[in-house]
Amino acid sequence: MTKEKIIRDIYETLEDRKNNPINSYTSNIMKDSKKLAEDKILEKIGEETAEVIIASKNNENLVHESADLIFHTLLLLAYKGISLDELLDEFKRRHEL
Ligand SMILES: N=c1c2ncn([C@@H]3O[C@H](COP(=O)(O)OP(=O)(O)OP(=O)(O)O)[C@@H](O)[C@H]3O)c2ncn1[C@@H]1O[C@H](COP(=O)(O)O)[C@@H](O)[C@H]1O
Repeated sequence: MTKEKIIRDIYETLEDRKNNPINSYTSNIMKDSKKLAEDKILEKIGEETAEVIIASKNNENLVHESADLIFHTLLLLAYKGISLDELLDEFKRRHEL
């Protein structure tokens, strides 16, 4: 797995965990009732955001905490049925301005 492909591969795994649930962290969150699943993911994003702020201020674990935040943001997008291309297109559009 090349580094360039890793986000797409993780995203495909998240979409698969949603569509073909197994007993795993991401499947179990997304299997909850619609409202609860979204709330749980949003709660994680809130926690991870706070952890990124603390990590940055303390100059400690910033990469680890950033990965957690980005991962849970990707989980939210996958859960909401948004394709990775939609996100990448948004970044591309801004970069080309
Ligand atoms: N990248 C991740 C990933 N990052 C974090 N987590 C999980 O998110 C959960 C909550 O994270 P926390 O930060 O709260 O964990 P914590 O250890 O309490 O807190 P920290 O102090 O470590 O920040 C933990 O159970 C982590 O294992 C992840 N779980 C899954 N993935 C990816 O998602 C794919 C599907 O995962 P599964 O559903 O487990 O198959 C995997 O193949 C991975 O690529």
